[in-house]
Amino acid sequence: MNRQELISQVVVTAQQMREIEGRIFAGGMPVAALMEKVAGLIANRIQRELAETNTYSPPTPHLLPHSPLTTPYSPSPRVGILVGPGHNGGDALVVARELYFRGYEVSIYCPFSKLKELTSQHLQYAQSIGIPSYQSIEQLADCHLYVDGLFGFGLERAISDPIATAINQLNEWHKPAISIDLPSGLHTDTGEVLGTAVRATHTLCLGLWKLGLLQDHALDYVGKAELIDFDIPLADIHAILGKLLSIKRIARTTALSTLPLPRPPVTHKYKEGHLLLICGSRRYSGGALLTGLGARASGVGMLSIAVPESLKSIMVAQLPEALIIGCPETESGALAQLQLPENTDLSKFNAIACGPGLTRDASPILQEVLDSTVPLVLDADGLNILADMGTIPTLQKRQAPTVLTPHAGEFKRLFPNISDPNKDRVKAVREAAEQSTAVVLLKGARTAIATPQGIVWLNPESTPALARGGSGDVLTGLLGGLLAQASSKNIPIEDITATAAWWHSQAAILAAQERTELGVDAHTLTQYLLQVLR
Ligand SMILES: NC(=O)C1=CN([C@@H]2O[C@H](COP(=O)(O)OP(=O)(O)OC[C@H]3O[C@@H](n4cnc5c(N)ncnc54)[C@H](OP(=O)(O)O)[C@@H]3O)[C@@H](O)[C@H]2O)[C@@H](O)CC1
Ligand SMILES: Nc1ncnc2c1ncn2[C@@H]1O[C@H](COP(=O)(O)OP(=O)(O)O)[C@@H](O)[C@H]1O
Ligand SMILES: [K+]
Repeated sequence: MNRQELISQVVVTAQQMREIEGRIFAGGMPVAALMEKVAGLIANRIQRELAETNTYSPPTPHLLPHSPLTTPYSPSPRVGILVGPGHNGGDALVVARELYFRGYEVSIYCPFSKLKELTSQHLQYAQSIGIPSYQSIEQLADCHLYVDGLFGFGLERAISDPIATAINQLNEWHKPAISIDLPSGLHTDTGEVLGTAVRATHTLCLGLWKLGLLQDHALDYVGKAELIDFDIPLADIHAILGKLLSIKRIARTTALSTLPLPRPPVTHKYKEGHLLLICGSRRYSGGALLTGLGARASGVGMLSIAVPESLKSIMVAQLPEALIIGCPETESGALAQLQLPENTDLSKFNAIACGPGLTRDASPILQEVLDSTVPLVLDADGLNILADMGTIPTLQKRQAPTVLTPHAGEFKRLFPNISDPNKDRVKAVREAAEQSTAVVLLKGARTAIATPQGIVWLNPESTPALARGGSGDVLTGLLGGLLAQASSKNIPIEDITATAAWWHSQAAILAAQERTELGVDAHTLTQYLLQVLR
């Protein structure tokens, strides 16, 4: 793996970043020199953004504040720099100085009387060259763009007044704001808002991705996130994080390398995986169909789908290549029992995915699939039935790998005694995987996947276009299909799960680009999956 690939995967906590920084300084890098280097890169990035912006057309008000920097400036953009007491503020002051020397009109807001020494020196110099600095944010009201250097990874307690009021005022202006390292006010690890936080349009994360930026509740504040790589030596990263990263962003290259491509020229359908889907009920036939279409897009060699008998004809019509197994159904139209073709038992399959549209009436089926020794994906009602059975003791008895794919509501039902997934999703999903011995994929804006050994994958890009009924069913089919194809290969199950999550959201991103965020119904989503790979 080259440096860029590694850096794109690394995720750090505040403590880990502090330790990595400590090693760089202990190695002899002067603190001031590093700040100069980092802030120089930030200044260049901001200048590029400002230059590009000048050629843009006027803003469309309803797109603010998450549009790019769309305000045209004349004659020169005015930049407001918010300066905090630590080195985040120091970075911001170097940026202020550089932009000032490059001809921009710059003003500083710094209401602190006690600054770290280096930050204090930079403030003194900025003032001495004539950059105005103010203690009131109102003085920066006419700026076109703000640079937020109030707090970085050193923020540990809630922001109080007067800073809190200033941040709220800044947010009310709804103007472009670029946060240095992370939006001031966010907890570096959990992404929680500590009091209040800057709603940035851009976040320039320094050196390595901070964990908090990948937590769902941070996303309203982060805007477009970008990494500023300042050449942290790999040895320092490995010394603190170890050779095997325990929290990783899913990167395109690793996701693609996990796919069953290229196919060997000499193969046959059973060698390319046989997936059994168990899904649907008279009430929820669409879920079965979408799961089947997701599985189809995975390229799986052989697809069998067990559904209640009354769904068989619609399934055959939509998925003619699949073997549709019509099974006896309950009075309510749920699967009553699995009736596999003669000479077939569950061990014949390379993977099973079970749950979408089942209803809780199908509970006897679940025990049967749990007893099998085949890798199993459980979703939707499969999870609800599992929760009723008692998640942790039930899964601990299982012989083969299990992947659970809950959203936060299902997660709470499955793991009522585990910490709240809405607070710290990474902590919650890790605990769930450790206790249940399953791979757990916690759905959300930034889907998180954890293994029983404590490895976490985070999906760094997605789109709210997916917040729509049926999107999860597509993922279940896709994941099942990939697992079935990987069964003879030595790829960790969590890597395949991460690839499925990545592929699913990349398809949604592509579909949303072409059709807007309103145009990505689950059926359409299945048609974009293969375009991601072209
Ligand atoms: N790592 C690297 O390699 C590099 C790091 N760099 C930069 O350094 C940044 C980290 O700098 P940092 O450690 O000085 O912390 P930072 O976030 O500026 O703020 C901490 C200050 O705020 C204060 N404070 C805290 N909470 C508060 C509150 N609620 N209300 C009020 N005050 C509060 C706290 O003071 P305290 O009162 O706790 O003594 C402390 O003084 C990092 O994000 C990046 O931008 C780059 O320059 C170079 C490469
Ligand atoms: N705001 C969002 N941003 C990105 N992805 C989202 C968002 N909301 C939901 N998703 C994704 O959409 C899918 C929804 O799945 P799920 O809740 O199971 O829906 P359903 O059961 O209707 O199929 C998940 O993959 C989830 O990660
Ligand atoms: K900041």
